[in-house]
Amino acid sequence: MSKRIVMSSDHAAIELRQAIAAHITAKGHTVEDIGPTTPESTHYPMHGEAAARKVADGEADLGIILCGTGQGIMMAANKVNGVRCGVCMDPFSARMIRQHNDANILSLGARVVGEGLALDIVDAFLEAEFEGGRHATRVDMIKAIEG
Ligand SMILES: O=C[C@H](O)[C@H](O)[C@H](O)COP(=O)(O)O
Repeated sequence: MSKRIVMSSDHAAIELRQAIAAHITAKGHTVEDIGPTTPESTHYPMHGEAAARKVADGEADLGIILCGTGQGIMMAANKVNGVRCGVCMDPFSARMIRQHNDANILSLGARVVGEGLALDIVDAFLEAEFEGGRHATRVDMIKAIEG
């Protein structure tokens, strides 16, 4: 099913972000790529927050964010209420964070995974759906922790 995907990164992941945007656009998804587009050093928290707010506000169904490791931008995104973001380095984890954790943002490390693996991870994330049931109970417990 076609989804609205917001994307952002820091300077470490511009090329991979753009490759992923092209890949998922070709698959029929609508991509809002909020940059940055120039290679100057920048700061991942603001880019993670910007994408996370669009997901939390319902402007996007899902997000894909990137930095060098995927870790810092994930930490920033997870500070936004309503966001559940995980770093994935393999397709299995990417599928499971949708099916079990109802993750709404995927984070990737452009200095960790190559383009081929990254595209497989993205496909797994976008093709999976939340299973609900016992997992909904647990996700509700995560939501209850939010301030
Ligand atoms: O979690 C942080 C990310 O991996 C950043 O992409 C990284 O810290 C940026 O490092 P640098 O400023 O040395 O390019």
